[in-house]
Amino acid sequence: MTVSETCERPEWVVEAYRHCERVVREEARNFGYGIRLMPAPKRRAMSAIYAFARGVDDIGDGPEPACVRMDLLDRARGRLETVQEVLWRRADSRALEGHPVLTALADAAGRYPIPLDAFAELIDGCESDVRGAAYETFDDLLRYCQQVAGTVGRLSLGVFGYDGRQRAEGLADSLGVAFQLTNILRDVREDRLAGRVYLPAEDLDRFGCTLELDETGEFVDPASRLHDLVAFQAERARAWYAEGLRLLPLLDRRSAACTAAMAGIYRRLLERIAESPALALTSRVSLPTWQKAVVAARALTGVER
Ligand SMILES: CC(C)=CCC/C(C)=C/CC/C(C)=C/COP(=O)(O)OP(=O)(O)O
Repeated sequence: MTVSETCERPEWVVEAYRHCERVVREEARNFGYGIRLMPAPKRRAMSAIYAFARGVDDIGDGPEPACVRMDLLDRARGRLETVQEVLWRRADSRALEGHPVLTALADAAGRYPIPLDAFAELIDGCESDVRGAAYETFDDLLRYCQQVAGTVGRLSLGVFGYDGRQRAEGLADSLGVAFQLTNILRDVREDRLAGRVYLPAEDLDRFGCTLELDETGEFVDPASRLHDLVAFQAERARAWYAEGLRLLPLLDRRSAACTAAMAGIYRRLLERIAESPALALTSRVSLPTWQKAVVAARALTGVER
């Protein structure tokens, strides 16, 4: 960070961004590779978005009883409203004191047109998780994916800047859906162990699967049916990547690099799952660090598209 950049912001704001960048370093094992490709001011803003979204997501997935998590999500909604009040100058910025993520988010939203309302949709999605929502159809699942990941795409777009507003928003939403579908396939077993099933009932029926677990935590469905189900969902996710990646030409070079790195890493994760469904159904598939670094380098040099 240059001296002039440091001087532009009060020390507590600089420290707040440092906190968010730490969250990205420690938690964003995939998306962090993309965020780090942004120029410093936009990287800080993306880190603030990530840190707030991470906090909301962690509440949704947390170990506390459902009523406690609902209460915490409600508080997150209240905090989001406080950020908006501060931005609209209806509340004093001291209301954000002691909350580095909110402080950074308010600063970022003062600099870039970040559609903060999208966070309220993300919170809605996490609330439906806590309520133990099940998805009957693929369209139902899509709505959830748009709530919890399409929103993050639209929030990121506020930092990126873009040509063609409506088209860009739709494409960012699609890319978010692609990521979430990948995430769901990667975490089928982990989610099931936590009592959550995201795959639509209509698809489970189509492949004759129940996702029931035996006493050792293994799926009781025949492996071949589960593998066909994974292959079917992977093919769907590919179509969402193809659609969402049409966003790249609407972005500047660094924002396109950031998006291409995120998509490159998550798309390779999807292909790993599709190649080895047995592995994905028994463990958490990930990419080696070196491969993620290669994808990020390719994205920065414009090779990854
Ligand atoms: C235009 C644009 C940039 C669109 C992308 C939007 C985006 C980054 C959506 C994130 C959705 C998602 C699968 C989050 C999981 O995060 P996680 O931190 O839990 O992921 P991990 O478990 O793989 O590390």
